[in-house]
Amino acid sequence: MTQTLWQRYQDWLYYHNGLELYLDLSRVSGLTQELLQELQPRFIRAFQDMAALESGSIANPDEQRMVGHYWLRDADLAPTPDIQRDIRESIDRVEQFAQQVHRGEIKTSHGEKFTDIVAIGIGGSALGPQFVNQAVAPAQPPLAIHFIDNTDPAGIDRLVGDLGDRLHTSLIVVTSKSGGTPEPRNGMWELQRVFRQREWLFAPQAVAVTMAGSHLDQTAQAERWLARFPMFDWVGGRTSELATVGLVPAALQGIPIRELLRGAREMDQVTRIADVKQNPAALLALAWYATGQGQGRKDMVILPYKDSLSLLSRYLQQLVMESLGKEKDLDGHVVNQGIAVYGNKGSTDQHAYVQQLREGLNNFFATFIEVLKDRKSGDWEIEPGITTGDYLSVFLQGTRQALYENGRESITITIREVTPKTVAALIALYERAVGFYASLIHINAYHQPGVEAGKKVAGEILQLQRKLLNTLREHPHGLTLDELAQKVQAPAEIETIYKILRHLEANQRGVEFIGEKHKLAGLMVRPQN
Ligand SMILES: O=P(O)(O)OC[C@H]1O[C@](O)(CO)[C@@H](O)[C@@H]1O
Repeated sequence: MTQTLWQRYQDWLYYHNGLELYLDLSRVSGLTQELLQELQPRFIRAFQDMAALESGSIANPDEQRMVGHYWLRDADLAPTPDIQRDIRESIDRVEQFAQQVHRGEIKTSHGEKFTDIVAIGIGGSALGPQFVNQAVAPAQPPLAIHFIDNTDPAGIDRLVGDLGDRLHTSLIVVTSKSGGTPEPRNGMWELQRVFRQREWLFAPQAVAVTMAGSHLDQTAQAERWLARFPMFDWVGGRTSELATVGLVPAALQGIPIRELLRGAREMDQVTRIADVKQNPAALLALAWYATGQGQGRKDMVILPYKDSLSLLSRYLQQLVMESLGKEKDLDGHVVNQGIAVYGNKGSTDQHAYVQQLREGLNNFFATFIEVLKDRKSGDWEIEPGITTGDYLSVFLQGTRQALYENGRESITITIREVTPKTVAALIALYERAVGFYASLIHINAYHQPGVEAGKKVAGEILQLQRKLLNTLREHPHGLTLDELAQKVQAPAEIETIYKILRHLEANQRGVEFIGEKHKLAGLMVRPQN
């Protein structure tokens, strides 16, 4: 290593003493003192925006909402006494509920202790809990967690099959901020059906985590579910890991939730400092800006060298891409912003796609996540002077160096150990970095208008499917695709119609093709007998 690189390492290394966290930006070549100078006015603005957000301004103008996830870990900062009280009460209630479940004071309606959790949710209502579960759940948790994070019947059947009778001692935690998202609702209906078939009671085992008054909340109230926990309007789904969304499953698994909150709070304190060099989140945002020239030209490849952190990239995918992937800036100009995120874990990925990273398209920057502590105890040398963990450590160093030598940029975040505190600090670091970066590029990080478009089309296709099934029933001898499209008054939708029918036919759902399936021109369809 040359002397200048060593100097650059020292110049661009941030260290957080309490959290024992290092942020090394030395291998981001585009990162210079000049760039920092140039962006200084934008950073001043970003710090002001963040201060305004934290004091309760409408930081999400498109949805006219406050953005308050930072208050969750320091209730004193919340803008009104009511909000402060709501936060404290929600945390106390989560903790008490989990303790009562663990002690067996809250039991199933048939008098048994709860053994498992089936957590139903999607997006922000799943990714944080999944990441934290994998990172820091105890080896023998008081309750083991399982997830339904999709509307895939085969996935649900598999889980139900695997659980067997343990489903009868599972808490079913349905999490949906809006309380109206179809995927978790379907998961809930699927499980309710299983309970009905087995003549078990669902409500005494069910827990809702949702906004007060939502459809889910009303259902839970009407059906007298075991418990309801509030999600606050001012917490976005992708920043809800330290809200009830993440705290309920964490506490039930025996993860110390106060430690999670403490880790996030400690990180929040330093990411409030209005000086880029003293603020790790501002530094991270600056590095992202430097790699992609503020236009997201480079993808973010997340490479944690620790199995327990392998879901970090999936978690960050939503946090970064749903926040930054925006068509328009805050003034309504088309900007098509975003940063693509992917990754799994090192050194595993070295045997998958690192080849392309080193030699192929130079359209990314890597983020190495390094954990200094190799294992809890019982280390041994596989070769004289060398452990398995040494291999992991040098593979990280080797890949970082090999990438740099070939003009590929990287960031390295180092923590001492994977603990509830450091994991929450990482979450808080990225939450804030996303907020700063959004200010730098002048976009709203807190809405997701693009997600709605696909949902709307899906709803229209379901409508069309209902129409098709009704129309087909009236034509037992069959129709061509064209005729059917005419009958449902959707000739322009013929491809969609064909795909609906193909799916129904594959599942023996009352539809039969006449003719050769691949010859679409003459293909006829009729109701199945
Ligand atoms: O918790 P909810 O309201 O079910 O939403 C789940 C996810 O759906 C989205 O609204 C859009 O995909 C995410 O932002 C959110 O995390």
